[in-house]
Amino acid sequence: MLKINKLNKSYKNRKVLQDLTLHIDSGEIYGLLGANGAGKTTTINIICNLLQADSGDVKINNQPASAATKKLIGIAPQENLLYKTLSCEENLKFFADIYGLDRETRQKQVQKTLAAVNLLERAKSTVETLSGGMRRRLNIAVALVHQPKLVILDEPTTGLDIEARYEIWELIRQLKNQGITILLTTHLLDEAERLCQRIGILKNGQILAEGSLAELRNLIPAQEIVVVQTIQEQQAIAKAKEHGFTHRYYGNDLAFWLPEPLELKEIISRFEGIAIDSIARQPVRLEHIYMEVTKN
Ligand SMILES: Nc1ncnc2c1ncn2[C@@H]1O[C@H](COP(=O)(O)OP(=O)(O)OP(=O)(O)O)[C@@H](O)[C@H]1O
Repeated sequence: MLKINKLNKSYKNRKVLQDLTLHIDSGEIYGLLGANGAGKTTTINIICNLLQADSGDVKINNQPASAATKKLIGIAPQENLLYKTLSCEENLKFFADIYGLDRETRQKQVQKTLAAVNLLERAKSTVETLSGGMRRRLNIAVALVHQPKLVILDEPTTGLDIEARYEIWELIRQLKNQGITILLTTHLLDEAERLCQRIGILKNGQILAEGSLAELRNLIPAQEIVVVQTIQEQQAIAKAKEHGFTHRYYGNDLAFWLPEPLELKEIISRFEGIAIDSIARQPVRLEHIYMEVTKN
């Protein structure tokens, strides 16, 4: 559905995208992860033909990105595009017009899209009277109203409370079930873990790692992560090293990678002689992989 090959982009002398290559299959949710400034928005703008790359190419449904492919794409940008004094329905009509939908299709699509984002009951409410979560759902509706094949959701849940987030996640799953291909950018690793079939980790305009969560897990030779609280951190690290446990700090948490599955009592026995306050076991998560891949 989307093929990006060796994309390069610089602003003045600053390279923002470096040979960026990524492919998204039809019907999948692809998560593009990256810190602020990694190049996510630049990539999106090139896909949407709003910005020209210096070199490389982008194909959507086998067609080079151009004015003609714009209709295949729906974008919900980070900042809501909505007109506050217009109602939900009026906002959608406005964007449906921009996409050139005829009157009959527009009417049908506005109602269908409002239903899809669960805002049918608020069709006549102005945007300024909606909650943050509702506004974000309407912003996604704008991306859907012209029935695109590829939907780009740029940080769709940033700043929302957990219930509003759950609603958006459910909406994204429904879109996938309808066969829509989704490119999702996010800083939220748990969001990517929950929703995405494949994930690309972007840093300085390059994809450093890509794959399903299971494939990405293979990048760390750990079966499990163990977070240890102790006042004898250096002694614990030395002791763990004797047993082949690699250590890492995740924030202030001292953690060890277990190279093989172990019973709790076996883990405890590896730290014999160290004053341990607590041991918490965790599966290997995207957070651990992300930190490893982006650390240099
Ligand atoms: N018009 C511009 N002129 C100069 N530099 C720019 C321009 N747009 C973006 N940049 C720079 O390009 C780099 C990538 O920016 P981009 O917005 O693509 O990152 P991002 O991954 O989307 O970040 P964020 O998560 O903060 O939105 C940043 O260093 C940014 O400062």
